[in-house]
Amino acid sequence: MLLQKTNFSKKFTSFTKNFIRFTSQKFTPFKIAVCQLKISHEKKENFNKIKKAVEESKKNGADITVFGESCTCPFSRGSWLKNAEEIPRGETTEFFSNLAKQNNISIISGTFPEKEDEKKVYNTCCVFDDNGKLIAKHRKLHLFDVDVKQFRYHESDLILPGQNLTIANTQKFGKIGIGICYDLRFPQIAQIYAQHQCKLIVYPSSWMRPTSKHWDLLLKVRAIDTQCFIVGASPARDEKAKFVCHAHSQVVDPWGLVLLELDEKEGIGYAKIDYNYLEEIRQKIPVLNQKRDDVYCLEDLSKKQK
Ligand SMILES: NC(=O)CCC(=O)C(=O)O
Repeated sequence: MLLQKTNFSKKFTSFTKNFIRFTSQKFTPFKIAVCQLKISHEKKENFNKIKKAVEESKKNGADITVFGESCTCPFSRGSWLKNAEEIPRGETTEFFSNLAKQNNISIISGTFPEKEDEKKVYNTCCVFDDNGKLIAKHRKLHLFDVDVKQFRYHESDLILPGQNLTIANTQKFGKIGIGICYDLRFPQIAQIYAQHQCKLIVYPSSWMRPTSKHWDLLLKVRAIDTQCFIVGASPARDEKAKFVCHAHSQVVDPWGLVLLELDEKEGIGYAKIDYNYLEEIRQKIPVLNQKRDDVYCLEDLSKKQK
């Protein structure tokens, strides 16, 4: 019994120490570049644009760059099947990895089609550190199957849903939570990322125009209810494309204020991410510590009230 107690107390102490070390870890403020590019049908052309954008971001002092959903080929069935490739064996993984290493910059790749078989793919985002190492891979979890104002889209005809939440554990930026576009509508993911000490959540996206107001609101709401920095990175709008996106990439701070918003055109925007500011907000309004997980359930209500 005594032995058990000692073990428990040792375990508890080391857990507490780790927890304190982890939560009090200091990060230097850093610069994020959000690259909003017009997508061509030619993968090579997209690679060239992405390369130039990474080089420009680096020149302008960015520490990490982010791209939008479907950034290496247009969002269409034919194009996605044609361009699907394995990760990490495919040329796109190699391309981003080399780019990160050569420019000594971290990259959140946006998304591209990951091959499962001849008929099905995943909608996948990869995170590379500044040595070019692939440190995380997120497959879109919630598929965009909707019918809004003559706009019918059925992503699950082609795409398989991912099965895991993804946190990229980085040296310079701490833990980064990843979601893809429609995943933004599901607050559970962002809540779990915040509970696991993420301070930054990135959503490579290609949001549709009829729900553009939701895009603006959801980015702010996710920032406020997780007290994280939220990045929504989109391709530029192409009126001739099959899927015409809203664009308007944004970075929102943990208070819900927009630090950066692009318009519909191509461009690169920069935002400073300062976790000291985030900690101030988390101290002022400590919702993450005040959660009542013990009551967020109706099952036991009748028993409790007896
Ligand atoms: N690519 C997407 O998942 C689009 C999501 C979207 O536009 C929405 O309204 O939700």
